[in-house]
Formats: sequence, C-alpha cells, structure tokens
Amino acid sequence: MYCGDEVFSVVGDLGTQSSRFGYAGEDLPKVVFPSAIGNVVHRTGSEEDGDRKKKSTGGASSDVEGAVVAKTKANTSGTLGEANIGIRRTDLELSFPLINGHVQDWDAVECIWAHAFEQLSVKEGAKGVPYMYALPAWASRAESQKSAELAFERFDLGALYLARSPMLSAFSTGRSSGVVCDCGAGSTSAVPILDGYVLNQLVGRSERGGDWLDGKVGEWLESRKAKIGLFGFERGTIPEYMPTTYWRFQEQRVLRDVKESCCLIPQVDSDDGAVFDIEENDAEKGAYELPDGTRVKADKTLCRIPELLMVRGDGAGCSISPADVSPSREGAFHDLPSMVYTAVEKADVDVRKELLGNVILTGGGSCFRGSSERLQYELTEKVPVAYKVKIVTATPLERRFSAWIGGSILASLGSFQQLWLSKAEYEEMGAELACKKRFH
Ligand SMILES: Nc1ncnc2c1ncn2[C@@H]1O[C@H](COP(=O)(O)OP(=O)(O)OP(=O)(O)O)[C@@H](O)[C@H]1O
Repeated sequence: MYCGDEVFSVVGDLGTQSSRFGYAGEDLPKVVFPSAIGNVVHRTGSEEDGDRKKKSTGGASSDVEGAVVAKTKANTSGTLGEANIGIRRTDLELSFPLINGHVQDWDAVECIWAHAFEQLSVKEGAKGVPYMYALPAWASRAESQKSAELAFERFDLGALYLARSPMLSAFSTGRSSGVVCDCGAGSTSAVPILDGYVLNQLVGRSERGGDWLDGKVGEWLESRKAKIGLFGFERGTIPEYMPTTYWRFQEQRVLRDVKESCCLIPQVDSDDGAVFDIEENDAEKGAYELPDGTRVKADKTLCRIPELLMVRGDGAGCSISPADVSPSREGAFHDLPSMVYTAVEKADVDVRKELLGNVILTGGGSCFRGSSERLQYELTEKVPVAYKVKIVTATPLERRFSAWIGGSILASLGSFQQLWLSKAEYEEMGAELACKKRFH
C-alpha cells in the first residue's frame, strides 16, 4: 500500500488538443503542452521540388506526401512542447496521439508521457512512482491494457490508477454524481456519473467539438475571401516549403484564436424564446488581425458559431454540410442539451433528479460567454417542470483542467492509497486481468 504523505504521485491527462501533467496535491498541472509530436524530416532535393510544385498548384500530391511520410518514419526525433513546435519550422511533420478523443498512435502517446515525465524530473527515478492517468469514458478495455503496459513495462512505474476523466471532473467540483458535460477539442460529451461510477450505457458523445467549430470559423473566413497567411512578413507571402501537417496545425491555432476572441453563445428570452441579439459591441468589437496583417471584421454569423453546440441542425445562419448529418453519422453531431436529456431520460427514475441537479459543465469549449446560461435554458425547456436543472461551473481555468484537478485531489487522499494497482500485482495478474478487476 502507498501512503500519500510519503510518496509523491504523478497525475496525467492527455487531451486531443493539449496534455496536462503534474504532481498530485497541487492546484494546477505543472506542465501543459500541445498533444502533437514533431518529427524532423530530412528531405531530399526531389521531395522539396515536388512539394514546392504541390504548394504552387494548391493541390495535394499523394505521391509526394507518401514519400515525405516514409522519410519521416525513418528519421524521427520526437520534438515536443510549445517552445519547439510553436515557432516557424520548415522541417517538422506532426503526428497526433488522439483524433476525436480516440488514441490513433501509441508511439505518440509514449512520446508525450516521456516528455512529461522528463519535465517533471521523474525520468530517472520513475521506478516506484505512482501514476494516476485519466482515460475518456469511452476508452476501450484494450486502451486501458495498453496504458497499463506502457506504465509498467516501458516506464517502470511503481503503481497505477486508470480513472475515467468525467468522474475526475465531477470530483473536482466536489460531486460524485451528476452529468458531466465536457466540451473538448475533439468531441462534446454528456456522461452520467452515479456515486463515482460512469453509467457507460448512457454516455452521449458528439464529434461537434472545438476542432469542428474551428472548421466552421475557417469556412466563415473563406466566405469572406480571407486567407490565413502564416508567418508572412508581407501580406500574402507563403513560405516556400512547410510540411502539410505542420501548416495545418499552425493554421488551426489561428482559427482557434479567432474563435476564442470573437465568439460567444447568445442568450434566449425565457418568456418568448426569442434569441437575444448579439449587442453591437459584441459583433462589431472591431477587426481581427490575421498573422499577415489582413483585418477581418467579426459579424454576427461569426460570433454565433459556438451556438451550434447547443442547438440541433443549422444555427445562426451557419450551415452544417449534408455530410455532417447523413443518417449513418446522425449521432455524431448531436447537440449538448439533447445528449444530456437523452442520458437522463434513459436513467432510472430514482436518480434523474440528482443527475439534473448536478449538470457539470467543463472543458475548454465551455468557456464561451453565455454557455452555462444557454444550457440551463435549453435543458429547462426540455425536461418536465417537476425537475430542477442546476448547472455547475467552475472558473474557466478550472474548467480547462477539471479532470487533472480531480485526479490531483483523488490521488492525494489518504483513503485512496489502497486503490493503486502496484507493479507486483500487475506482474502477478497480467494486464488483462488487472485492468478487468481493478479499473472500471
Ligand atoms: N476561453 C475559451 N473560450 C472558448 N473556447 C476555448 C477557450 N479556451 C479553450 N477553448 C477551446 O477548448 C477546446 C480545448 O478544450 P480542452 O482543453 O478541454 O480539450 P482537450 O481535452 O484537449 O480535448 P478532448 O477533451 O476533446 O480530448 C479548444 O477547441 C479551444 O479552442
């Protein structure tokens, strides 16, 4: 058994956009960095020529791209961290461990963990360190097993606890029951929790997340004929060569910034259902200056884009393409209030009141002005009058790190220490049995 006062433990939360790691018992994660790995590409002359051609024609040549990827794999040297990939680089291909909240690349996950442990100075002395790792509610048993294998066999950690991140988010607000509404980069989800356990069969999830909203901002910019000229000192200049993945990554950072600076979720009048118009000040706050100096004027269509998280179908004159709502992907684009309502409706009658009284709004995408008020309104409209809806929110900073904060609290509780899976137990049971018996 581990005793909280004697052994420091590490808490990790790997998100689609960013990774957070730090020591249990602290208020906030010590290291936060983009969930992206830069692989230095050593290019041959012919590849460079090909890529230049590709840029100048504006299209993607799969031959050229394939060559670059093959080259990348042979010459990788995982480059991580804001300081390394945040600046202009012309020699980096990027890979991402998660897409829409699902692990795509375990090598990238390993790189992220290694980087975080190094930053936390636990690389050398990793032996014996207990590690709390947050997994999404929908992570499969195979993902749990792979995480356990990485922790014990690759990093030689001393003990492990795999916790579901919505459960940790609920703990961060001091609750063990409720519906955790997480607006992340890769997805938006509504996860009912009862007495600290995720009700798996009632989890609602949609691919309408922050990245999807960024795409809508991109469409809006395109409709205004605005181009994101990255790193150009002169308007419209594009660097001669830059790998596509790196270019897209930097482009998305700009879209994200436009979204976070200009957008909000408008309010609805609870008497007549009229959407309060966005005040002049909000929509016409001024122009947003793109990196190459182009100025675009924010209008109501742009400001209202995040409303798409709260309403079904089209919103705010911003159309969802037919492909988004094709029957096969219908569930993939549900709005948040519908997901909460469906989860609560399917739950046992006895627990519905408790769930609706603790709707916990979390994730970076919940930081738009007006999000909790709008969720309150939309849910109150849907549920029978006998139920009272209460939205629980923390400060924007706490919302961004809620799963990590919950993990930090849990891992430092004295009563929790007996729940760690020790390396000896792991070796005795094996990954499959250990995960089955110890982690839900
Ligand atoms: N102040 C803000 N206002 C609006 N949106 C924000 C704000 N801060 C962050 N976001 C958005 O929140 C999203 C990232 O949220 P979060 O950090 O919870 O995601 P993640 O954990 O990396 O991804 P996921 O939970 O999908 O795996 C991004 O789309 C980002 O643009």
